Amino acid sequence: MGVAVIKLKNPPVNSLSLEVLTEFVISLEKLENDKTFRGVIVTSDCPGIFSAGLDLTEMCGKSQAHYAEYWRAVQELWLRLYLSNLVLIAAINGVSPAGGCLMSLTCDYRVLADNPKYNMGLNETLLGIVAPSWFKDTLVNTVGHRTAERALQLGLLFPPAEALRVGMVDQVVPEDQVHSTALSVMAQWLAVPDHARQLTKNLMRKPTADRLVKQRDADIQYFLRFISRDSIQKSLRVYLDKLRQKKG
Ligand SMILES: CCCCC/C=C\CCCC/C=C/C(=O)SCCNC(=O)CCNC(=O)[C@H](O)C(C)(C)COP(=O)(O)OP(=O)(O)OC[C@H]1O[C@@H](n2cnc3c(N)ncnc32)[C@H](O)[C@@H]1OP(=O)(O)O
Repeated sequence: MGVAVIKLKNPPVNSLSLEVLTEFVISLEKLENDKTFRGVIVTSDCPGIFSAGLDLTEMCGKSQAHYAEYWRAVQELWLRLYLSNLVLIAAINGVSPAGGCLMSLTCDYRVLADNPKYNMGLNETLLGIVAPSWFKDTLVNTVGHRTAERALQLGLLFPPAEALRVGMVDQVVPEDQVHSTALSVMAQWLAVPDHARQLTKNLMRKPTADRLVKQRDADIQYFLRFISRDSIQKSLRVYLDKLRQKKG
């Protein structure tokens, strides 16, 4: 039925490095241009981890030019996924904080494995950083304003039952059924004529995407100013050190 699977593979935690973002956009573009494909299942090849989100090492101790290139790549992937003409289904087979969660929120449907460790949410505030307005918009469009407001301020990571309750995911299923469920949901979405579904998706999503498109460069400048602050760099270093020391 013309369904591709994109399996994220950047061990150990599928962080969204510049390289991963770039390759993801290229793969998606190829699938968009190949008319034999109508749908994509986005999943992970790293056991227990869907994606650890944006790669913190790309946002810490690097040059301004690097930050700008990185942020443009983050914007690009979000825009491509959010406005994709393909049916995108996230088969979430692991934990998905921050950018990992955002990536799944750009999909048309989310199936999450029922494992209490597989938390998801936009936890940026817990790192001492702030989810940009388009991250916030994506969450609001999924779970509504009040739930998003509380989740964003508190940096909440929702376990599966809670994620389902607030509407962050559409289905929670046993871990060994995530892929088969994604496939049967895909069949249902592909039964709808493409042109009607695509126009409807565009109608729903374009106003949100346009807000970023209209101010992409300003958004990059804002990111540069924010990420270059000493206090933010310090927060990120402390957070990364904590992650590294966990093992020791
Ligand atoms: C109003 C205007 C605002 C403007 C704002 C502008 C900008 C700021 C916005 C930026 C938005 C940010 C979005 C993000 O996505 S930030 C990333 C958030 N991610 C996380 O908080 C997850 C952190 N990771 C974990 O919690 C865990 O690693 C785990 C995913 C649960 C997996 O746990 P485990 O299997 O135990 O693995 P380890 O913790 O031992 O990690 C293995 C190695 O991987 C490194 N790691 C982990 N996460 C990341 C990451 N996101 N980026 C880079 N590296 C990561 C970890 O340090 C370990 O490294 P090591 O082997 O060298 O020790």
